[in-house]
Amino acid sequence: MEIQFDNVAKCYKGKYALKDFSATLGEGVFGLLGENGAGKTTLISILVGILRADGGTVRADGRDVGAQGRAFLTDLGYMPQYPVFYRDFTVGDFLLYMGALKSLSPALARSRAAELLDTVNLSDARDKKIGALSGGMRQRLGIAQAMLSDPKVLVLDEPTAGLDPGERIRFRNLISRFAPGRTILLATHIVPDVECIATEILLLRRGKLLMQGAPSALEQSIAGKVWEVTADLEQSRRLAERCCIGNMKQDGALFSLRIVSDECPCAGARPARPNLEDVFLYFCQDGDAPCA
Ligand SMILES: Nc1ncnc2c1ncn2[C@@H]1O[C@H](COP(=O)(O)OP(=O)(O)OP(=O)(O)O)[C@@H](O)[C@H]1O
Repeated sequence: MEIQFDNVAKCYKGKYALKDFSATLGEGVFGLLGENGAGKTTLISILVGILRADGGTVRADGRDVGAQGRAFLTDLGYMPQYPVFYRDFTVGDFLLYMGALKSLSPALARSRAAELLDTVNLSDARDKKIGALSGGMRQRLGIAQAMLSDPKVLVLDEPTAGLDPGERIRFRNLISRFAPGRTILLATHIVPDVECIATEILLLRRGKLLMQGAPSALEQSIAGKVWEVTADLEQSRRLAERCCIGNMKQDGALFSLRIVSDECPCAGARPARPNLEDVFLYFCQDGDAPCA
């Protein structure tokens, strides 16, 4: 399915949360990156029909998603940033309930629920009440309910927040396996979670789309602007005052610094290969201010 946003805008109290947002998402995994308040949840809420845009259109395979109504929602799986659950439901009953809301037959809902609980590593918790789950377990249940109807379009808002490293890896593998033939939009602040699985990244800043492209293309766009420096404490402090520091690691009396800068930051700085976190820092820092 092809999702097409054309000049989508949303205002809150006269201030744009989203402005002239245009992008096309085909099949694949699309990582939506942006700092806090960039407009990610606003964009997602418009796509899934929770919010009405103040301008522009959102189309799925050429047809307005609002006008399609139920036909589009049937193809959609969605996990909100802060999922709210009925605490007294058991995990298994909750998925059957969601299956009924999505018009799955009871038999299909049961088999999909069992399969997905296994996939998200929650089979042992099937009879537990949701109120007794940990935050990470609830997050995984949110992912499972979004995938229940085998949707063609899967929209996940901060799906890996609260997951431990093992579960995050499991999640990435799950998304990669699920992706063929589907459109997956995944909003996150956790850059490594999309870096290795995203077909394309959409970089959003202050409600505007700054860039869209393959992770490697975005990284290439800042080639020559990432540096590694080994410095003592005093020099590190001086660099941190005037440069954007991506990472600082102490090694005995010295520090290894990763710096994102148009110019060579100091004598002895070594060029480094950019990664997506560098791209985020380069484009999402304020003006010339250091982002350390
Ligand atoms: N209901 C609302 N009323 C007023 N302003 C709002 C409302 N919802 C969002 N905003 C504002 O719109 C902008 C975009 O918010 P949004 O939640 O879409 O950002 P986000 O990228 O999802 O942020 P985060 O990463 O922190 O979740 C922010 O400035 C936010 O304060």
